[in-house]
Amino acid sequence: MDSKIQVAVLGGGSFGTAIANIIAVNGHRTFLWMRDGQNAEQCQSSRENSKYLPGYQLTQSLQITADLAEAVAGTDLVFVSIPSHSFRQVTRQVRTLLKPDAIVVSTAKGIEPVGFTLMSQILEQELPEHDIGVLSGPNFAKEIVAAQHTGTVIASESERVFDCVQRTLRSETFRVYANTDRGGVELGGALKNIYAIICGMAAALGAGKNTQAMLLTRSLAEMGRFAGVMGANPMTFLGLAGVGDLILTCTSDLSRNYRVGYSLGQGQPLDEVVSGLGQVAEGVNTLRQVKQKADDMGVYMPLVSGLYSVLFERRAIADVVRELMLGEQSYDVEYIGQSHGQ
Ligand SMILES: NC(=O)C1=CN([C@@H]2O[C@H](COP(=O)(O)OP(=O)(O)OC[C@H]3O[C@@H](n4cnc5c(N)ncnc54)[C@H](OP(=O)(O)O)[C@@H]3O)[C@@H](O)[C@H]2O)C=CC1
Ligand SMILES: O=C(CO)COP(=O)(O)O
Repeated sequence: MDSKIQVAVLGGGSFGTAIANIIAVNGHRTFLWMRDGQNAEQCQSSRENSKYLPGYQLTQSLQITADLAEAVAGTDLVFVSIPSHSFRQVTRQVRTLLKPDAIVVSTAKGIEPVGFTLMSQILEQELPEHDIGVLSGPNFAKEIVAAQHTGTVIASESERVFDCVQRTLRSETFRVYANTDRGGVELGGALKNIYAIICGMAAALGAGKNTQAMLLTRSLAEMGRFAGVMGANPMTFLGLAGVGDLILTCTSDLSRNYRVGYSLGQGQPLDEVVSGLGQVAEGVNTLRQVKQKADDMGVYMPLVSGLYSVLFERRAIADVVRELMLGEQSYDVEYIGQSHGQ
């Protein structure tokens, strides 16, 4: 029953490295592909990804390569762990290299600007013949490689994908839940980055626990409202890929998006903060796309609008906060609403 398969992880950043390492530890033949040949050689010989996960020992059996064909040839399961800005380009590169029955899973938490395209929609477009899925949840790479107990979600329409991903990733420290609401799970991972920026900003400005609790709860309301209009199941936001990931990234400076917000709250300019990070913080671009989409669809998203006006319209944070606090007072849980809640 415990048959070993061949797995490739595309993207040698922090998450790709972490996920590849647990799969290799689980005994599957695992390739980690990174585009930079020198980096790949250095990681392969030193057993450490010193650029993205310094100080963490990678398991001996993990094979690290810059040769894409070598990484994916004969592979049963491929994780695409490339930031959203380059996700399509890399997916296209593997199209002719994959086995016809290979399963392909996105781990990226962003949105392509053109047509508001989710990463799994890119997989559908570029690899239409393959079964696909999305992996998302409260999953800091650094804690995964440190063997902290972690839960995640595999979202797909396919039982075959659930079965394969759950069997491959499951370990004493890593647990994988299934969800059929692919769009909801994927939107959860992308949207929470926006609110992590807001929460980081609030922390830098000295926000207390009352403020933090209100921000988290209203963020969840906004995410669920937006995703519901997009066709997702709002109940998905009660799961690990929704409220789980929101809590994680909105309360920890291990989150790059939270750190972006913190630096902005301290008064640093956006371009300096982003260029100084050295890693991807998807929330800045996601904010642009979600603001546009929410405006187009007429979805009320005061936190998104407020952050957008601070980041891109140079409005003062204090003015935006005052406006948010004095804005129209509405219902706590909108699914209960006026008629059912009293
Ligand atoms: N880190 C985390 O805890 C988690 C991250 N994620 C998500 O996973 C995705 C990847 O994030 P993460 O690993 O953290 O990102 P990092 O910033 O740590 O690394 C990005 C990686 O992508 C590579 N890359 C960028 N562009 C290209 C390209 N055109 N071709 C090939 N490789 C490319 C980079 O290579 P190079 O070094 O050569 O530039 C680098 O290896 C993001 O969407 C993120 O939101 C999801 C869960 C947790
Ligand atoms: O998505 C993440 C953890 O689940 C990582 O968040 P950041 O990209 O903000 O670091």
